[in-house]
Amino acid sequence: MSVHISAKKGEIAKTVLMPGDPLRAQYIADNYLTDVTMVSKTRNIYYFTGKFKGKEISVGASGMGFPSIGIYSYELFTEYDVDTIIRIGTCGAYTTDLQLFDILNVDKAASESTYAKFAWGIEDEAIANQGNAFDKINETAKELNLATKAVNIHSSDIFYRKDPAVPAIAQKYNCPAVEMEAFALFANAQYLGKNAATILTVSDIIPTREFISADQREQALRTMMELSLETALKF
Ligand SMILES: O=P(O)(O)O[C@H]1O[C@H](CO)[C@@H](O)[C@H]1O
Ligand SMILES: O=c1cc[nH]c(=O)[nH]1
Repeated sequence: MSVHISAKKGEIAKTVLMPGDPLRAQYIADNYLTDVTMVSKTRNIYYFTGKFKGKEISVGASGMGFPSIGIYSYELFTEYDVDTIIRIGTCGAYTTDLQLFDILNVDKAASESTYAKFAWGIEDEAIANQGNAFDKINETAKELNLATKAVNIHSSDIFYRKDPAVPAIAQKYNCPAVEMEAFALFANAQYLGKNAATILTVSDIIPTREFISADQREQALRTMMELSLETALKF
């Protein structure tokens, strides 16, 4: 049991799939895993452990933003001996070069956030995915004949802002899309020497205000869920 996760030691697998939304974690547990146990529901941030094609995998939410994923990923890495976390999230595209439902495998997360600096003394504005999870995602996507794009993304503290221009840091690091957690996940993994990757589905095109509707969303995210589950078999 850690401060924010009530699972007992040994109840969480070495590989954790981590959506932002607890209901997305529940959807994966209900639709893809067998022999499933809910191992934590502290603060309604659900964690489940079960089997996918015979391999033990856990799935649990990060919540939204750096403070939240910072807490969950740190406790999973340090108190539950988790080796690999694959975040599976949604993102907004800054450009019409991306389309709704595109799947991105994140190379680096660039951020204005001071999270990495004040947590671990990491001064970099852009932090790379950690370990071999990124490569395994690319390999798995190829095997599944799935088109994915390897890109840098902007990890932001901000969802709503007054200035519609693409933020300077996103321009500096060629980030075609924005989300809110990968930078802190990669910082924690870098400091602790763990594996971390982020797969994102484009859910909004910011310049045109197109977005995936609530009823399309569940089906739309299935491809990313399946890619992460198949990748998890390789650890
Ligand atoms: O779909 P998730 O994983 O929550 O990710 C994105 O969605 C949330 C904002 O709506 C932020 O957490 C952002 O990073
Ligand atoms: O962080 C996010 C996630 C989805 N869509 C956005 O515009 N921003």
